[in-house]
Amino acid sequence: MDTALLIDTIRLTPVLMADPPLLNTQGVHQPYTPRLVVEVVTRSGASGVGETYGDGKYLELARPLAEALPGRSVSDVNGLFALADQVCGDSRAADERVDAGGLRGVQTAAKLRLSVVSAFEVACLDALGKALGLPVHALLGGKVRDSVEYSAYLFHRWAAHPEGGESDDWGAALDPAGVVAQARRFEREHGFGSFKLKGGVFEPDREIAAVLALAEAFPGRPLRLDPNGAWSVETALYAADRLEGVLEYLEDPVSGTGRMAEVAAGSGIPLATNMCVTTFSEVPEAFARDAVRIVLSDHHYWGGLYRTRELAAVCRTYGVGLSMHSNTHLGVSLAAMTHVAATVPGLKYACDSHYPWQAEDVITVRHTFRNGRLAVSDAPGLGVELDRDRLAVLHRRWLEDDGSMRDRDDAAAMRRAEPGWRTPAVPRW
Ligand SMILES: O=C([O-])C(=O)C[C@H](O)[C@@H](O)C(=O)[O-]
Ligand SMILES: [Mg+2]
Repeated sequence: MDTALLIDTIRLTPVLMADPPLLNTQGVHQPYTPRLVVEVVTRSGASGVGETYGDGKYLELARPLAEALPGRSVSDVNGLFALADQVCGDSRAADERVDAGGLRGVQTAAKLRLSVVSAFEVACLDALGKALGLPVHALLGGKVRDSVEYSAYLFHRWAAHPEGGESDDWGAALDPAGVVAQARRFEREHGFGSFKLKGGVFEPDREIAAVLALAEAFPGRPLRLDPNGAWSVETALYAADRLEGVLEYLEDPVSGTGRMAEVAAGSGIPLATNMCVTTFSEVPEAFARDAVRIVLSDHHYWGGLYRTRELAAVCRTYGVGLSMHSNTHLGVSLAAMTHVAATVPGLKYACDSHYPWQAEDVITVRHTFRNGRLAVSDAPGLGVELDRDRLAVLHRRWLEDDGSMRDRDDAAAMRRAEPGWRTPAVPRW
């Protein structure tokens, strides 16, 4: 065995990264969001980095996995899954119900483990790529495109957090004109050609009006609306009727595969999801019932980059499209998404990314979108380098936090502005 590839050291660094006051159906983003940065270093000194969700329930699983890994090879990515099953145990958070945050789909023990494994998998591939002098996309079989298209991720938002947080110059966007102004700036600064609006925040007619305003401002451009499951079937069918021919797809208008299937059967608009299909076990029912036309993969939920390619093969087999979901993330995960997206044949929908909202990062050179696309790196590994000073700053923020930001809770953040706020029951409209 080549001992050079054996893992010598693992470092777990939880961080809090600044996040603007973006609104969704649960509430509003906290001023700071937790992420976990995972580093592996091999005996020969090759290092790799990965990233995943950083709430306590993920950290709790990452620690035993980190302890068990030294001595194993960074090339043994398949072995990570069995090892995680063996050492991580079931998180106390796993309850087989929808994630407490409500926006990440089911929260099973297996999915929580996979979300943790994904960061270790990416870190191992980064280190392996550096050791072999190969980019991560080559370890996945090779890129089939040189750049990956992303869409602008538009949010209704406040100008500032009610308490604390970093400031920015975006201002508020609380009506169709504000949404269009935001989209124009995204286009100007990053060249995005397609636009997704986060919905489920205001009454459906107000959000439909925002989409129609976008269609008028950007004729012919792909548009999406994502109410995160907040609507009833009736409301979704009404919106689908108003937006047929305007939307490229409607994302999670309702909660659950059954309701998605009803909406799909009653409207001509393709439905996409990152909520009712987030694990392989949810695929058969959703595909058999024609509930979704596009699956938005999040490589964290699905267990990493190889598993994302497996999902892509399943989707291809059933004629279902694949694109990528995003949550608040750093540049490490954006690099990982870009590598895997570069290897997936027939990726015809622009991927989501929150990255333009993230002013803070832990890599030395920020990613730059050109014409809404990211170039696929051919440098060894992921092609990013950790900025240790920035990592230390964001980690210090996590250490100094009183615990209120360490678990993302958009409803709790909303209560700072509206003390009586409760996570809305679904369907909300
Ligand atoms: O497409 C999605 O559903 C998301 O990106 C989920 C996120 O949590 C989003 O709603 C957000 O960041 O507020
Ligand atoms: Mg979504």
